[in-house]
Amino acid sequence: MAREQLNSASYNWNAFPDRPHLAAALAGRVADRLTKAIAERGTAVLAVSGGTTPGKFFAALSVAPIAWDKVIVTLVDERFVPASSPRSNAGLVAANLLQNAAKAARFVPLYHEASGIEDVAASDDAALRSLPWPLDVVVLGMGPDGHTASFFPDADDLARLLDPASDRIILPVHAASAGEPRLTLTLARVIDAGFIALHIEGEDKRTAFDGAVAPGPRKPIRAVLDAAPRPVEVFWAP
Ligand SMILES: O=C(O)[C@H](O)[C@@H](O)[C@H](O)[C@H](O)COP(=O)(O)O
Repeated sequence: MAREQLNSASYNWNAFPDRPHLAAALAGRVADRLTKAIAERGTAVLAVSGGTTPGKFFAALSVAPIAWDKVIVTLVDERFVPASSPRSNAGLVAANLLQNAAKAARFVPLYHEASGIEDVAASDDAALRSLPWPLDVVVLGMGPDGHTASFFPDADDLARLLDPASDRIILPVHAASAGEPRLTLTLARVIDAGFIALHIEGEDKRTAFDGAVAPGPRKPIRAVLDAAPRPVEVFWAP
């Protein structure tokens, strides 16, 4: 049930007693949406976030009995590091999601060896245009500062990242709080998705989310909630 109606958009708060229950429920919802997309257009595109939260969800989704050979998996964002780096989201997805049944999926990474992140962002932007848009499923995380994807509050060009009218798919991100430079989907491509989930765990993240949706300075996650044309499904467990 909707916990609160926000501006023109809303979110649905789905609270679970523990993280394994959340992982199973989120994996089930995502698998259902992917199966629906495959039935409608013969393929499904899933974009996932990295970080420390999604491990259990990835493991639960990896065994879902769906037509994984018709699923394209890509990333909401990526640290500008090779897949061999412990910081790599591509490495995290390879080790935790693209296993078991999900091994049959096609993976589209964002990081590539190149002279600079701007060149990689431009080549990703061109390459990803060949995917079937809009995305079917996007799974977001959120930091304690209210960032999501790589929309960091201190990003050099945050307004460009958050422009709901942007025609860009991928942009580079430079933000002191991000650690290394990032590559990210733009907000415009995130909110186009057929199903948007926000996966957060722990009391700190719940407090951060409540703070982000309360009146006051707008945090990046609030920009997504406000711009999304359909409710964002928030999945939370203590
Ligand atoms: O590359 C990343 O780190 C993510 O895409 C990022 O947006 C993440 O979802 C949040 O920072 C939460 O990260 P944790 O799950 O580690 O708290």
